Amino acid sequence: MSSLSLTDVWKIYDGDVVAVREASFEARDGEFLALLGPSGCGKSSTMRMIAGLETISKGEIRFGDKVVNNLKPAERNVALAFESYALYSPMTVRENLEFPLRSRGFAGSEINSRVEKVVQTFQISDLLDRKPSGLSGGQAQRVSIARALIRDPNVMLLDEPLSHLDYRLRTELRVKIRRIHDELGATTVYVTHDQEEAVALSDRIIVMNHAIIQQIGDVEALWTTPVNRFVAGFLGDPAMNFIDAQYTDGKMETAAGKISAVAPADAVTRTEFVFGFRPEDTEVQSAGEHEDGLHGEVMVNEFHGERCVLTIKTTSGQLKAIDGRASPWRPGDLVRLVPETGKSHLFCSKTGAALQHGKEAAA
Ligand SMILES: Nc1ncnc2c1ncn2[C@@H]1O[C@H](COP(=O)(O)OP(=O)(O)OP(=O)(O)O)[C@@H](O)[C@H]1O
Repeated sequence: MSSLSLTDVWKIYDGDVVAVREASFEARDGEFLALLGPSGCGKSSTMRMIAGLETISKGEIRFGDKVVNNLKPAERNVALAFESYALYSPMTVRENLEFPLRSRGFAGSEINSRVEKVVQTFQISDLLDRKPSGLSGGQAQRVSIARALIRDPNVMLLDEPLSHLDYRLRTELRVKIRRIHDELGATTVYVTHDQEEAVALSDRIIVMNHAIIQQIGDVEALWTTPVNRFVAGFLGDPAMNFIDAQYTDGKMETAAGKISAVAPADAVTRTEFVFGFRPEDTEVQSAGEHEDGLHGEVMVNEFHGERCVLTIKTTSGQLKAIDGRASPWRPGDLVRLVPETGKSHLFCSKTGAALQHGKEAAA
């Protein structure tokens, strides 16, 4: 096993497409890292450079102390499971699973016991004699993960490995992936655009957007101290509410209403900013006579079992609030949203950077 580090790594395609810009991070020995971001942000390019499937335009990648920039994929001892499966088509599923072990000289009995184990784990015993062309997308994906995890790699790289599976199987298999990671102790990087998957699986999350790493941290850090509006909005479902606001006479004013005491007035040196608050940190009250709060009209109240999600139309745009399972509000009701100000966030209107006491937070 080994740690993995990237130092100022760039990927530039065709001379001018910057897919990854100055990426630097370290996965500690045995750590499970998720690389999270929207489509096209550069996640797969990062993974392919770590795997050795793409050249590195600039920068350095190390496994432990060793620079691997010029090593071929086979020399890096990485286990790969990519969304596109990449199974060997002339071979049966069994032969596909045995291949990485045979090519490393494992004994026959060891091969049999390892195949038996992954076949059980990934529920693919009835597929062993089929060729990849006879598998569904979800079945091929399970075989691909099983093949990646069958040996003892230095580093496991899993790129959207569960994307073709239904929700139930996805949640089941992610638990198994995490367990195998813990058993092997392998350093793992897991690419996903699904925040729920990243949160459930990983020790730390790297959030990427537009080729740039935005923030690296555990879930708690990303949740409570997002460095910018993108990170704040990417984690959480429903996402954080954002509204334009300004400070006047010690109160925060928005088009939808006033809120007192977001932060001491003298702490906010800017007059205009974006106010962010999470739906779960928002109290919903009857509009009443109170001046304080964000006023609006209930559009939808969705029942989600343990909670209800309200969509409220305001002059600052649509906002979301989470209420208890017995939420009384109905479409057309006039309500007042009172964000829990201790848990709210302020962002620069121009750059989106988080503001802390009027200053931009360090990334
Ligand atoms: N071989 C290539 N040649 C030119 N541009 C490429 C190539 N591969 C990727 N790109 C571009 O690089 C950027 C990042 O792509 P990448 O596949 O790394 O993103 P991603 O975050 O993995 O996206 P997705 O989640 O959709 O797979 C995109 O703009 C993409 O169009």
